[in-house]
Amino acid sequence: MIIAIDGPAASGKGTLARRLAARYGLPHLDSGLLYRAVAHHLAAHGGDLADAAAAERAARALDPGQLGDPALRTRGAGEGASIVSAHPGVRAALLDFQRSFAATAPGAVIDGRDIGTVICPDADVKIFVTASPEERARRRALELEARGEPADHAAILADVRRRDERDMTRATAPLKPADDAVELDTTALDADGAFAAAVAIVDARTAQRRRA
Ligand SMILES: Nc1ncnc2c1ncn2[C@@H]1O[C@H](COP(=O)(O)OP(=O)(O)O)[C@@H](O)[C@H]1O
Ligand SMILES: Nc1ccn([C@@H]2O[C@H](COP(=O)(O)OP(=O)(O)O)[C@@H](O)[C@H]2O)c(=O)n1
Repeated sequence: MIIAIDGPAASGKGTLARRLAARYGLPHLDSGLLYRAVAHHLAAHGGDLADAAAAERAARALDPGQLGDPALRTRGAGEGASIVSAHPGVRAALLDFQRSFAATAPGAVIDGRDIGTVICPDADVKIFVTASPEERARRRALELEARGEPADHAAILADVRRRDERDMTRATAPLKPADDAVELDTTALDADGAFAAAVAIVDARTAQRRRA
């Protein structure tokens, strides 16, 4: 089974994807880490995030073994990721890795921006997770504070809005729900409530497929 979870920054995609993966016994891929790793590599080597050719080279040389680096979770890496992810060459370079991950038995849960639209258009279940920008900024600020990173709420809200705008308006693989995605607004749900709603969506789709 392939479950695609897409949505804007700090909507809770990763948390949901991790919990769904555990529930259904599937491996999980946080695709945002791939773009964060490209941005981090470029920045660490004095590269320019706007340089499409350099970003594509970094994407082609990416070592998936390094996705656990905590430096990839910072605010700066997220901002950098949203810049390099707009380069079509970077997206093309990361496509095969994501598709192979999904194609390996027994399937996968992958979260990102274009999983249901581009990476796995035939996913068994597609969930588009949203929450208001204010709630997402509140969640991200708490997360950064818990890791000891300074968290100015107004600056984080501005980040979230800027990233949404960039991700939704880029020409290649923009952030948008797939036609057959179920939208899940988690503004008023805590993590347990969001998980319960997501499990209900997966189970309903699975039952529907069994009947078909
Ligand atoms: N429904 C929720 N309610 C409150 N906080 C949540 C919820 N879902 C996730 N979080 C918290 O919000 C932060 C961002 O969640 P995360 O899953 O990393 O989002 P994303 O992958 O969309 O960026 C994390 O600290 C997470 O624990
Ligand atoms: N499938 C994906 C995943 C992330 N991204 C880009 O990578 C950035 C960081 O993604 P992320 O999922 O790690 O970010 P958060 O939602 O966790 O803040 C996003 O703002 C997107 O620009 C993408 O373009 N496509």
